[in-house]
Amino acid sequence: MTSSRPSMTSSLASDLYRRSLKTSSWGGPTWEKRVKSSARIRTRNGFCVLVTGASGFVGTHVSVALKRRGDGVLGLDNFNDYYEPSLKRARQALLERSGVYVVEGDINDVALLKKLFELVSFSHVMHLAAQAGVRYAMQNPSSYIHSNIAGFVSLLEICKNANPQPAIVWASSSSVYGLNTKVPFSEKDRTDQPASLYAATKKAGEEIAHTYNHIYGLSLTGLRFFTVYGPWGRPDMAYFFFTKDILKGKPIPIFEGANHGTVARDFTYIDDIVKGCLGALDTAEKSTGSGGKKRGPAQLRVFNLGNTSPVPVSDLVSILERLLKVKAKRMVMKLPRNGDVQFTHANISLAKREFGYKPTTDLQTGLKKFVRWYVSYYGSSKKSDQ
Ligand SMILES: NC(=O)c1ccc[n+]([C@@H]2O[C@H](COP(=O)([O-])OP(=O)(O)OC[C@H]3O[C@@H](n4cnc5c(N)ncnc54)[C@H](O)[C@@H]3O)[C@@H](O)[C@H]2O)c1
Ligand SMILES: O=C(O)[C@H]1O[C@H](OP(=O)(O)OP(=O)(O)OC[C@H]2O[C@@H](n3ccc(=O)[nH]c3=O)[C@H](O)[C@@H]2O)[C@H](O)[C@@H](O)[C@H]1O
Repeated sequence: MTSSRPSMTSSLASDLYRRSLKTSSWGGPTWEKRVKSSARIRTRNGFCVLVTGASGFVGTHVSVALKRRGDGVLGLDNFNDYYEPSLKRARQALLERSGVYVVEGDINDVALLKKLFELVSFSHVMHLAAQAGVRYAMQNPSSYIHSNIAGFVSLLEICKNANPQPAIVWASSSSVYGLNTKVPFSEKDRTDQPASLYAATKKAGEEIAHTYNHIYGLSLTGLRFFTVYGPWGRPDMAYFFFTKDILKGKPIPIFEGANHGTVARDFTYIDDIVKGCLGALDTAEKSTGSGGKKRGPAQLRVFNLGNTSPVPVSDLVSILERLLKVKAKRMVMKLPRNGDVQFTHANISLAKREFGYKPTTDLQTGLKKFVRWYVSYYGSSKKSDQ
């Protein structure tokens, strides 16, 4: 059915990884009925959205928000085990309860994508499926090429041939700013010095988006999310595994820059990101082509979605200590050359102007909500196995 999370680097390992990504069976009248009924539109805005990566962290929150306001929503996810699949299944159960059906399959499965577009006339695609994580790219580079480059192209090929073509909003990343030192990061700043293969694939995605917009008239909006956190989050991210390890009494590695320089992130709460995603969808213009032919110029946009308030990682740990009422065993170490950058800070004026994006949750408030969820999900003694 899905992928494994191989910690291997050889090309043989990459081949095995690719073969392990074969998806589960799909099709049949019951399956088709579920697809169509999940995609049914209940409001007059006419939105019918295919959400890729729907059982992921951001995908779950965005899908629920879209469904809640009455849009037709269909999810797609390959449920790979980059991190604990049981968490993805739990999110899927939450989605089911909200009326969102998640098709199990890979964005590289062209036959599946064709079938979905035959069954449903999508007005929009919210493309969130990707291999995330900056550091894991050193362990399994091919997974980034598979999902973030090949998978994106496979999806765009289907969208370009669709009639009508959907408008596409997709997740880029703050990591495209790479070694850029000019802060806050503005969309006009240089993005040609990626520090990780993950960042390079997201940057490649932005260039690929340009091509499909230019040749085929696809409407494309890239969103550069800045370190998103919150309930139902990703166990591979620092705030999540710090929580687990602090509770376990395990030491946590805290990176610092050269000469004790601060390492900081513009941590952004999930509800703010969801509002940004909906704002981008609501202001996305229609694609101008059909059946693979461009009929006029189409919209091409990119926006930062951050919090505009960077916090040092050591302060994040202090907040967690207070919320968990446990002292962390801090292991301060030099920032390794592992894909991490030292600092991120978003300039969000473009998103504010275009769709009124205005983050409202500070790190203390957001982490309180995360910790409450974490304890209710795992208990304060049973920890995730990531
Ligand atoms: N969370 C963040 O801090 C952050 C920051 C910047 C950008 N992003 C981007 O936002 C998007 C969502 O991130 P997230 O944090 O929810 O990550 P996530 O890993 O929780 O979600 C991604 C989902 O996509 C699925 N997926 C991966 N490859 C797939 C494929 N080939 N076919 C079908 N499904 C596939 C995974 O199973 C997963 O459920 C990603 O594109 C990520 O790169 C996230
Ligand atoms: O905005 C993005 O575009 C990216 O956001 C996220 O990456 P990052 O900002 O790197 O988040 P995360 O790994 O949680 O590390 C947070 C902080 O903890 C520090 N960190 C990390 C690990 C550790 O052991 N010690 C440590 O100090 C580390 O140095 C960093 O300062 C997404 O994972 C990624 O998919 C990508 O999309």
